[in-house]
Amino acid sequence: MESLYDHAGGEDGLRRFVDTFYSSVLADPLLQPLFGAGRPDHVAHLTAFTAETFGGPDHFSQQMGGFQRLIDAHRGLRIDEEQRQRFIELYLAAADASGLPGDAPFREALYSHVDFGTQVAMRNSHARTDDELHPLREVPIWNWPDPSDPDPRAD
Ligand code: HEM
Repeated sequence: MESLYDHAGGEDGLRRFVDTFYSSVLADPLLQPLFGAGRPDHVAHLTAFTAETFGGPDHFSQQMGGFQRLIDAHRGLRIDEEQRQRFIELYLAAADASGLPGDAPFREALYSHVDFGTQVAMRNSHARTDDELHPLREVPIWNWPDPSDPDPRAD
């Protein structure tokens, strides 16, 4: 079966999407204070993370510091639920604006991915000790929706 990565247009499709998303984040009054002026490597890192989670190359884990770097990036940010919801809203709007496929199975996978990911990031952003971190320690591989398996993560 085609991977979510290929369905999204591979590296080019995902980079276009993340570029659109990051511009909207940096222009958003609720999220911009967390991101400051922005970082030049954010688009490359978020593109690589998304590619890997959607079944593409594993450059994020192999060359960009992997999941530990993601934990470190969010720690101490103290993300609140309103900011989490705004992140999801801008993510889905960027999917429309950048022309990611609009079919229902793909959009369901995209939504479950960003809903789960923002919960992990929010929890890690409040962790005072390592014990309070979300237990996830590696990039999760996301599946197409399967009505017989409510967990979209690969086994
Ligand atoms: C809950 C909402 C979230 C907020 C407010 C948030 C905020 C941030 C901030 C402020 C940074 C560091 C600054 C920067 O790189 O520009 C960052 C880094 C990052 N975030 Fe998030 N984040 C959220 C959720 C997510 C999710 C769901 C993902 C993945 C699906 C993600 C992936 C990343 C990546 C890949 C980096 C770059 C780490 C690196 O430099 O290698 N974030 N995030």
